[in-house]
Amino acid sequence: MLIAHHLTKSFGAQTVLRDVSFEVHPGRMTALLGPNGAGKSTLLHIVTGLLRQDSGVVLVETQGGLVADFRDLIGFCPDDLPQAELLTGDELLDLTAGIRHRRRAPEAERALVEALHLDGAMDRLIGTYSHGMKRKLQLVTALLHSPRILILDEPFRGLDPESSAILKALLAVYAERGNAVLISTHDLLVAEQLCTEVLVLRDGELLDLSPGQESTAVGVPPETLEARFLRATGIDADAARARDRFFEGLDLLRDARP
Ligand SMILES: Nc1ncnc2c1ncn2[C@@H]1O[C@H](COP(=O)(O)OP(=O)(O)OP(=O)(O)O)[C@@H](O)[C@H]1O
Repeated sequence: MLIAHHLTKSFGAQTVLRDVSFEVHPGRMTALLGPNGAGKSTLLHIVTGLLRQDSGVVLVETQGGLVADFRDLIGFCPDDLPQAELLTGDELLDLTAGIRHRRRAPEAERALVEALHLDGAMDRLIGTYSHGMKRKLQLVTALLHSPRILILDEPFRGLDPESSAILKALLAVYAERGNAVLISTHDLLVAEQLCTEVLVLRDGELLDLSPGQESTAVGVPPETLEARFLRATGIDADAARARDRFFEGLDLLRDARP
């Protein structure tokens, strides 16, 4: 289990995370939702050790107890794709194994590469890959050290429906095998279908997404995740204000017509 405890982070005068605490459990998929700029990537970078928090701790609970150095236990797919455009896919796997001080595992690599339909592309330069192929290669490199916790920042962005379906199925299998999976996404349907836990960040704070009072009434269908998300984040009110302002702008333009 991954435990984030009272995390805060500021960039200069801007506070990006305010006292954020949560847990990510083995065998479950957790979605991290939130509007643009809410702090999702910052939070994932802190949790994966790429960025240092101002205060708070991140710990991983193992059978041997709580550990603070858990780099080997985490696999991370950041939002930005591999920049090693002048390496082949195979060379990137080589580099990743070297960084992790691991031997290559050709059989396992072949199985993953085939599952993601990347076979045939591994001796090509990454710079010639499509967006989806880069995403898939990123997933292979994140899995090579068999992490117990897999963290992905917007993994479905830019994937075609087939690739999304494959990735969803693979992530579900990974969680079912007792690993913890945490994904940030803007896709509420993905979060609802795929994840049993949902975290929502807004302005650096985790919001309470518990169902509304009405959804517990007998005979009333439960509130959708989208409805709860819009209510908790206040986005429905923001959208109504934006729409009114938009109409106002259109009316002013119409009145200004010669
Ligand atoms: N290195 C940085 N220096 C200064 N400000 C930063 C830095 N990284 C992020 N920020 C700011 O922190 C805030 C949160 O950014 P972050 O990328 O974590 O949001 P996000 O929820 O992932 O957004 P999106 O959904 O648009 O990807 C933003 O206002 C962003 O401008």
